[in-house]
Amino acid sequence: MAVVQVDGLTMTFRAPVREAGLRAALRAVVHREYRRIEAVSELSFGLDEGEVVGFLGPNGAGKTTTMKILSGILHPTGGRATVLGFTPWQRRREYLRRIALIRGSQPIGGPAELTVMDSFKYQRVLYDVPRGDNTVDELVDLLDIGELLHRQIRALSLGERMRAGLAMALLYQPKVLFLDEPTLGLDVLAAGALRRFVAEYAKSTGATVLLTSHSMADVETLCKRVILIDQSRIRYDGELAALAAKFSDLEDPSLEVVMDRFYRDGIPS
Ligand SMILES: Nc1ncnc2c1ncn2[C@@H]1O[C@H](COP(=O)(O)OP(=O)(O)OP(=O)(O)O)[C@@H](O)[C@H]1O
Repeated sequence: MAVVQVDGLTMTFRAPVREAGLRAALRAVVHREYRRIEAVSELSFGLDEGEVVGFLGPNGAGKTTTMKILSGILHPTGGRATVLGFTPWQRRREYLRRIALIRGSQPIGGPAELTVMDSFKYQRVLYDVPRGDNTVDELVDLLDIGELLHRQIRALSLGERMRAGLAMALLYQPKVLFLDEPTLGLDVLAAGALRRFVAEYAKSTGATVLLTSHSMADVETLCKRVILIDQSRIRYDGELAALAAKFSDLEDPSLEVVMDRFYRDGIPS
């Protein structure tokens, strides 16, 4: 059975609409109008154990919404999903202990006043990580964050925050990782190190990874398979190499150009 199984997943938001101006503001007090936003429409796909799959699409395509549903933050308005046999939005404790959502835009949750070390301790308690477990030491080593342990999270740079956030999320060794723009804002060295780390984590633990990224270097390095969504729907699900091959007659066959062409015109017939 697939580790992640998604069938007809749909998420429609209801967003208030209001025209500009005082009159419209007053009218909105008594009569509020709403607009439906179909963020995710009828998505279906499966991910097997150990797969690292790129979940790609232009801004607003529905990637983060899908990630939030699969990690239990949002309740979808339609369809079904199981991850490791659990329904994510039931938010069972056993489920949340086996998955992690890591967002490049917000790598560490919780109070920013804590030191990295205190956040680790808090995380250990929250996720019942046994005392003798030496995963923390390994992660501190691998992500080179020894120097950061006694610093407050609020005082860390973006790259430092990402490394610490990753260590925190992996402390309880999740079996499924949802990585939402993990290299956002990182310099080339830091982004490269992060990619190597993710590849190694997936290989050594057999974890399944769903990754969104606008960085083609992330996708090329990590993902054999990609799922492309546009305007809330899946447009392609298959091997990255097979997609690139369909655009082989382009003058510049780099992945950036292939994606740009794909989003504009679809797959050439
Ligand atoms: N809470 C919300 N209320 C209303 N609309 C929302 C909400 N969250 C997301 N949306 C809308 O749903 C659509 C999909 O958003 P989502 O954040 O999933 O896109 P994305 O593919 O992650 O984009 P990006 O690459 O810019 O991060 C967008 O049109 C967005 O404006």
